[in-house]
Amino acid sequence: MPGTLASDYPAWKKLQQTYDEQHSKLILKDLFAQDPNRFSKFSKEYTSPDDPSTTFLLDYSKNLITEPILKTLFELVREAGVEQTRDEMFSGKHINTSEDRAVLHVALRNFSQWSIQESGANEVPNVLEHIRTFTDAVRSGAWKGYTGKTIDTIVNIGIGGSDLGPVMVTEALKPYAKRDLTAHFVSNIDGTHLAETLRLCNAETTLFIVASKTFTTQETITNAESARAWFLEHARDKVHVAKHFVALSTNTKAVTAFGIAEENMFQFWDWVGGRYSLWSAIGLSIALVIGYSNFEQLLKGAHGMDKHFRVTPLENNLPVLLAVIGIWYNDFYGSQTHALLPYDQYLHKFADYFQQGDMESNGKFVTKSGQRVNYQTGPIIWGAAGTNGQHSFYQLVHQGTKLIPADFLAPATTHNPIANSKHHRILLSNFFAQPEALAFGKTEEEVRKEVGPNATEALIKSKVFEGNRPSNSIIFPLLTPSTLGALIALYEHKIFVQGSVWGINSFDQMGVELGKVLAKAILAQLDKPSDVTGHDSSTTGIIHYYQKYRKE
Ligand SMILES: O=P(O)(O)OC[C@H]1O[C@](O)(CO)[C@@H](O)[C@@H]1O
Repeated sequence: MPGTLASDYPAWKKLQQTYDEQHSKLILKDLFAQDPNRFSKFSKEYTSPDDPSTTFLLDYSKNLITEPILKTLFELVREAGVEQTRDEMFSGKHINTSEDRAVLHVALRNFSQWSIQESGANEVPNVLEHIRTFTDAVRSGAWKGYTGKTIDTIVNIGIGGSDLGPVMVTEALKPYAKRDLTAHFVSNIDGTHLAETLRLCNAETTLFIVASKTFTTQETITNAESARAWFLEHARDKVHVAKHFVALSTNTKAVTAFGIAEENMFQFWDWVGGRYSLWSAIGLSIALVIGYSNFEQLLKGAHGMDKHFRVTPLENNLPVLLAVIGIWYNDFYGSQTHALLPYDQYLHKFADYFQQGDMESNGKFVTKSGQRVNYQTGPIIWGAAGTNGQHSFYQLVHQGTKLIPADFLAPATTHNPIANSKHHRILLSNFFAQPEALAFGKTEEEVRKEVGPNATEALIKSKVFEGNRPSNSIIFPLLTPSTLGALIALYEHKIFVQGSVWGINSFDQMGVELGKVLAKAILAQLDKPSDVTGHDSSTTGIIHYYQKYRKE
């Protein structure tokens, strides 16, 4: 309940006691041996209520949980009033209290016409229609550049949520892409990012998409201004900007001041959080790359998960399951991180995307009512596509001193069945093997048998895998737009449930402000050493070093 620390809930105390008494006895090998039905008890198949082909299996049996532990975790969710907060989110209540905003990414994919009382929520279909007509015009070649040529390159200029979602999804859905339309994404203020991208562009056939909710973000506006200057070096006349620059924003005034015509602005609303915005106008680059109907499928897949999340009892509710299992490790086992490990090259940006999605949402130490928490909140999210990770950081995951819960994700079928799907079978054999190895390890006895009588004790010890390292496995038939939509929404709602239990506001991002303010002050001091005032000796020292060596 608002105003309560999660650690005050009776279920939290019960979980702490359970952990203290039982954790040394929670051994996956034993749990599986004791219960032949463990897999069927602790796995669930999701099928979209709208589309039977959007389906996946979540196997959570390789977790350090029992039925009573799960029951207590669900009690915690109930005591925290998560179902009520969820309903408030869907109804448009201003649950982002610090900014007094609704949280309505679900309204961007509301194909059920749920009634949502918030200004702008009924304008979503108009913006989708705008996206559809524009993407059709560009993709068909009807939209022409300033010399009458069709557009063959798009450059999305945005950062954070105005970049990561479009990047992740366009990578993930490459099999659906229009291959003769190249998409680039420029985010970093480092001029190298823009300069290297512009080297690949022809001004006559490039469309710049300036994606910024606020249209005040320093990186995006600076990159957009430099892109416009580059474009004008070629096009010469400002009138041509209209054919080559569009904006995705909530800030009409700033967009028109930049020189982008209002009809080339794709609107969204303050109730769309940056890290939840790929479903909005921010998804324009996605729609351009994969086509509007595939973009709509992505939204529909997410809406199916919204329906599931909204009505399914906690015990069968997949985002809730992922959330409570995460809380068990984060708050009772003391795990600091959570790994996302997709065995699908197309999902190679999935962990990067949810790094912002999760860490900007739940990286907070103060509750909504202003109390300092006395427990851990959001985990550090990280990961890489399999099998690359296996040859880099999995050593630590298997034999390091830290407990690293992980989600493994994979498609049963590949879009690229080269060599008669030999690659995919090898990939999937790794996807199946890694969670097994993590869970069950290899005993000293097994190692001894393997290495023979002459092996040293040190060698034997180094080959032991303790096991008992938990993971979830998610497997789906094929990575389609709709399945991807469902998976993204699954994690969005997981983040929501965890934030609600911890009592924090998952929808503001005050933590990114201080650095921005300091950088602005420092920018004004960079010219002369005598201007560098008001800092500690370390900051002053490194700025002085820069001033000694800079060439420009
Ligand atoms: O879309 P904008 O307003 O440029 O903001 C970009 C990003 O900056 C942040 O506000 C802070 O990093 C993110 O939440 C957001 O996704």
